[in-house]
Amino acid sequence: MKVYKHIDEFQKLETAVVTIGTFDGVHLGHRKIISRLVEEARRVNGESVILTFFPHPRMILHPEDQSLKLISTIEEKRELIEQLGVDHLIVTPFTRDFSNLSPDNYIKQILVDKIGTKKIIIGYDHHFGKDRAGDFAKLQECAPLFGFSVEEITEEDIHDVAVSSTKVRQALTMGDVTTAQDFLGYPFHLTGLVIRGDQIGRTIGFPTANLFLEETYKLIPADGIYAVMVEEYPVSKGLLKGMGYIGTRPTLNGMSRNIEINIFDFDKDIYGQNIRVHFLYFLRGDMKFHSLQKLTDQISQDKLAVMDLLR
Ligand SMILES: Cc1cc2nc3c(=O)[nH]c(=O)nc-3n(C[C@H](O)[C@H](O)[C@H](O)COP(=O)(O)O)c2cc1C
Ligand SMILES: Nc1ncnc2c1ncn2[C@@H]1O[C@H](COP(=O)(O)OP(=O)(O)O)[C@@H](O)[C@H]1O
Repeated sequence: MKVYKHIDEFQKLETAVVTIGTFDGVHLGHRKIISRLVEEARRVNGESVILTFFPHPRMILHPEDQSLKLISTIEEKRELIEQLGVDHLIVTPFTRDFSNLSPDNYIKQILVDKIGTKKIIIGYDHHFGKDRAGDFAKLQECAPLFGFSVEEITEEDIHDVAVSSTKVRQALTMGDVTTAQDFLGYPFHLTGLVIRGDQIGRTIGFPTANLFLEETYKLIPADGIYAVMVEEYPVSKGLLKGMGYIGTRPTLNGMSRNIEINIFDFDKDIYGQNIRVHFLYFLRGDMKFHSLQKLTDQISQDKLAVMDLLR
């Protein structure tokens, strides 16, 4: 898959089959649209193109506002889309200029002149152009003039899947990673760098790799203990079982929110390595214990429960 960091880098295609959207999480609903895109591109001997936007306008206009959280980082989205067999991914910043294009100019300048769109596949409720004034009807109206066709993903199609990025975010915020997986079609994951913590883990028999996430906009599931699978990233040497902890370590009067992973049957130093953690089950919430011993006893119990879940 070819990736473009700006629409201006794109070389116009002969036969582009295009869809547009944010596709946060690349969930089952998105997958349905993307499979349709890839299938249609094959059928007409063309190339599939996804146009998406990053950074999100809110990130550009209000960098101090950290409330916008996304299911996938831009890199994770790229990987997920690539796995679906898409030919071209355009990730263009949603600048003021871009948002000020009228629907007509958007169609002519972006879809037709820049991309070479011959077919556009779009959700029934998709809006584009200044003030979100462009819609499916507008595309249909312009189609004969510019020689492209439009395919609508209907409301029924979308309701059939009954998935939305909002529902996935809500599930993750409650720690319900199983529901998130049902909607996504794959387990939710975090990708980051293993950094040093307080080195207390090893003293209680449960060393934990502390995960640092570069992207502050990535959604982190609710505090608690999870059954996880871990792999090295970007080159995996296979999945290892483990348990994940997200929380502020109230037992140690911790302040920062930590993401820590104890990997089973493993004793390597992995500081400075990137890992990916897949969240499979939620076990319990974060708790304050009255002693380190009580916490250690509970973690031993957690391990038994996680081993049972991941059997
Ligand atoms: C499975 C698991 C469950 C945990 N549960 C709690 C908890 O309920 N309360 C808490 O304060 N810390 C909990 N922790 C975090 C430990 O306090 C932490 O891993 C330990 O202090 C080591 O920290 P370090 O990596 O900075 O050395 C848990 C850790 C793991 C791996
Ligand atoms: N089974 C394991 N699970 C997680 N990390 C392990 C394991 N065995 C060894 N390690 C290493 O030990 C580190 C965690 O030890 P710990 O005492 O918790 O220190 P820190 O507080 O710096 O995370 C990890 O970052 C990793 O390099």
